[in-house]
Amino acid sequence: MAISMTTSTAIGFFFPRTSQKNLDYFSSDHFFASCRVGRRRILEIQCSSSSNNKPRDISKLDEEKRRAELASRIASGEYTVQRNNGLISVLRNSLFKLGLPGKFLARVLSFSEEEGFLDIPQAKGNIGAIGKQAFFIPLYDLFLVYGGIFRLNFGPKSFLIVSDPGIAKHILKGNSKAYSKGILAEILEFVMGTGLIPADGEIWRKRRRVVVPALHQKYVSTMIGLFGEASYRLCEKLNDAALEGRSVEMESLFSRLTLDIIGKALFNYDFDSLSNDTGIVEAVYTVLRESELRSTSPIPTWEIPIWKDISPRQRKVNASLELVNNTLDGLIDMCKRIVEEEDVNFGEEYMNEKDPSILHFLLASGDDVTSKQLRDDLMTMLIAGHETSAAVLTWTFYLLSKEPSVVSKLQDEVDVVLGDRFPVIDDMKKLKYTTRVINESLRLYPQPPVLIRRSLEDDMLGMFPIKKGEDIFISIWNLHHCPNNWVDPEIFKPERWPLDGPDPNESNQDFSYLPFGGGPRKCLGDMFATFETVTALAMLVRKFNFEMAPGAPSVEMTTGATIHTTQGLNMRVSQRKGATIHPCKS
Ligand code: HEM
Repeated sequence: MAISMTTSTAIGFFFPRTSQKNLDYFSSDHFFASCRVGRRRILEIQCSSSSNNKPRDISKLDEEKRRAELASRIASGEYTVQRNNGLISVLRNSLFKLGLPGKFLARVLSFSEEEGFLDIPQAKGNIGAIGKQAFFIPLYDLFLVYGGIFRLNFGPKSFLIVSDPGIAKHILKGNSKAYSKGILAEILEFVMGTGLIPADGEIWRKRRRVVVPALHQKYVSTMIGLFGEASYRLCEKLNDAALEGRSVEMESLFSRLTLDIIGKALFNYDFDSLSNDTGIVEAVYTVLRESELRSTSPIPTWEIPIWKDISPRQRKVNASLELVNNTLDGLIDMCKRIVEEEDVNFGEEYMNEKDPSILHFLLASGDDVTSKQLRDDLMTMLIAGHETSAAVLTWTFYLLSKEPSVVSKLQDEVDVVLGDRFPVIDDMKKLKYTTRVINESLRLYPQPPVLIRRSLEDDMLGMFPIKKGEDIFISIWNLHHCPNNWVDPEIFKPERWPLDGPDPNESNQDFSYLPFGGGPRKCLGDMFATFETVTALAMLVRKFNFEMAPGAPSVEMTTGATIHTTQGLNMRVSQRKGATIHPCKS
């Protein structure tokens, strides 16, 4: 499923409801020396809106040119104003080095704000005007100029953009209690309620404690069988296309593959979306698209009293949400009845062989929770664990289409480790190169590209005091593409991660690499998702060769919650000679 939207709408949603503050610029040690535009300045970018009138499919060359022009105009100081704040900077830096707590420092130093001395670099303007591209791309250009933390103002709205590993670590881990999900929780409330992603405070703490044990080792091992079966069904579909010489749109197939997997894994429900398009499957996609649309829409039309009841789109959304909710309620009730009749002997790695789902685990554990909260958690995981994995597979296959040498190495490994059988848990340790391909794909295309937070109290971010109520974007995209953090950051090079080294994660990469977030709110499906994508990748490249379909539109990015393609990933598939996979052979 490709969800297409313009950058200006994408930006629009991400920047609602905050007050504007004008702050001074102070160049930080985290910034690139080569990109510095100077100390003690107020920066204002006034991006021309004329590019809004350009046609949507501007050539890549034009895009590059415009970005380069903008960067050099900013760097030349065209939009900057000199300002002196030397003494305050020296004072702040000295206090910071003494290791005083962030909240205290923020209070002590906040007096400078009234005098205009607070000096987070400031970018001002409509980044949508920079080009018709996914919103996180212009944020990268601005990062190269303004550094690891800067403020972006949109009229009355203001956001802090964080691309510095140390600051990201502070927000996500060191002082995570001082940050909430902010606007994300407000927007996702209609579909996720108080599920794990939007929830904060005590509700989140309680639910996280209950849900995490459900994804224990034995459960994830069992899931590998499920990943294999679903991937095999996709292979059968691709077989037909290969025989008929038809090209296939892989993004939508990956979306269906991961929907089928997550439905079974969460509540033992077979969406069968690889062969079925209507009813509940259509309802799930309507709800998913709506949550992405709300995440990127400038005007919350869904909140307008009469409109929300008469608009055909909203009526469809409401009906779909009702169908999905009723289906989940039905599954919860049914599972409750089964568990009541079961002779449950609940232990740490409890699993019902017939129904190893997370729902069954939670009910058998005696999880004392309302059906509504359980539904919110399941819905959250349905969304969190579906489009993310699908997007990882989509961009992995896109990257592979440009690197035949990586594909050869991948196929060599899969032929040796798996041959013609399905993967099992022990293979996950052996499929090292396959795992590195996924690690590297997640570096180049992080899903989601940006994490959202709001400060719940005054704090210090690096050298800068911030106030309670700041909306913050941690740009994983910037962290993963930053030339300070990576050699040849734009090159797809699975070899950058040694095969005999540990799997890369936020801890061993010191928050320069955040594919699953970090700190207490780190993704709880990281192992599940890694094994899922490794299994699918291994089985697909074992059986087929993939190439871009002749005449396929060029693959461009657009963004919802994850990075989508603008026009799908159209590929031609051919069977590898002699490379079979036998069903049920593991
Ligand atoms: C490759 C696939 C996946 C990626 C890239 C991914 C990425 C992430 C990231 C970056 C976060 C942190 C969000 C934040 O800090 O704001 C997160 C949170 C979360 N993910 Fe995943 N995820 C994936 C798959 C899954 C799966 C399969 C599940 C469920 C089985 C899942 C469930 C969750 C949940 C419940 C949270 C919220 C955790 C909390 O706030 O306590 N994810 N994910």
